[in-house]
Amino acid sequence: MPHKEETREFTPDLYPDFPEGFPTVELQTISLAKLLAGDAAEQERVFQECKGRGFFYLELAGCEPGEIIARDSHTMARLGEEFFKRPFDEKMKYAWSGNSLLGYKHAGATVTDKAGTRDKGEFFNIGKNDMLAPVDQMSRSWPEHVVEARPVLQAYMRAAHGIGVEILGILAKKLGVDPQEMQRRHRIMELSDDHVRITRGPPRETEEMPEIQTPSHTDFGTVTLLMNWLGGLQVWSESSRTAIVDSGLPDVPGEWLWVKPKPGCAIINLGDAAVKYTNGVLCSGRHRVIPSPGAQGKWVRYSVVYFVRPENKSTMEQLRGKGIPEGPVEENPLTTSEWIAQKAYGLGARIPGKPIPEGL
Ligand SMILES: O=C(O)CCC(=O)C(=O)O
Ligand SMILES: [Fe+2]
Repeated sequence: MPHKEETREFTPDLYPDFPEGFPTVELQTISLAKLLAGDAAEQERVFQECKGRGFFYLELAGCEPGEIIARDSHTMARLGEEFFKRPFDEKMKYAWSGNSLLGYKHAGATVTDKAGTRDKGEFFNIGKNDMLAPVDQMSRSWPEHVVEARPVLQAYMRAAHGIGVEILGILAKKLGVDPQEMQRRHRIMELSDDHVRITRGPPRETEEMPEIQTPSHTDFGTVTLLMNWLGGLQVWSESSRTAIVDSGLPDVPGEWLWVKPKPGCAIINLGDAAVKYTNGVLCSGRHRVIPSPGAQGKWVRYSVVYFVRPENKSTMEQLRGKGIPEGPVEENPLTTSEWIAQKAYGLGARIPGKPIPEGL
């Protein structure tokens, strides 16, 4: 009997190129293999990009962690696909609850503007500590296919976390900060909000209307490693450097620029914790996701994100080093969990039914 063809949504071999004629951002391409080999010029480029826009391409070939990310990001997307195709009620058994970001976020869970327009993106967030813990010590239940995939998830999380910590170590050295201090805030086995997020966004509905899949935001954590295969990600042309609780909308004039996916590369961006740690020396770029323009927009869009976040119990006070302006000594610095809860509360204005503050 012929094998029944499975219908697949994640089909990167079939995607057309990103179309010409749209405003795109020029990001630098930095080689992970060179960074791991201690190449001083490449390390300097990382530093410059992180002080600048806070976004760059990371070329993955030629080293083991890079090759794990390049290869297994496809497996991650498939884990998401396998989940997203289930009936809504089934998916909602794994819905976000309480303060935890882990599990399923349905499309339309947030509002994207004052008129109350809902977002179009679905997320499935798989927690690092649950995947690294013994199977009987996970904090919540996970679909069977996710539990079965624990070995590949573990390898992916270790590779992505390791890349993030490598980048943070380079930045610490450049800033005259004790690299051990940066590492102490990011030990892999300690509890943190690190997770693999698989996102799914439906095709573009109209040519002119940008349906928002993920509204404008900056990431909360320290480093984000993103794999995507279709356009859709946009960065705000100007970035502010305030790690404040904000409404989630651009606070400096500018325009949205497309980020073209680059084969063989991850996209690295810094999050607000990196800004807070460095008193604004490093930059966390504002971004959002809408369907790609042109022919790419006809496809369902998947992305695979790994968020490196500080350990829950570590405190968020600024790091001290010759490259960081001295801020006031914080008497009772917030823990990461408290700080993230505060930021999430700011974005809580996006939850349907909650009043949207002025300015949003
Ligand atoms: O899907 C993408 O390209 C980016 C997703 C993102 O920014 C996020 O989940 O924080
Ligand atoms: Fe993001």
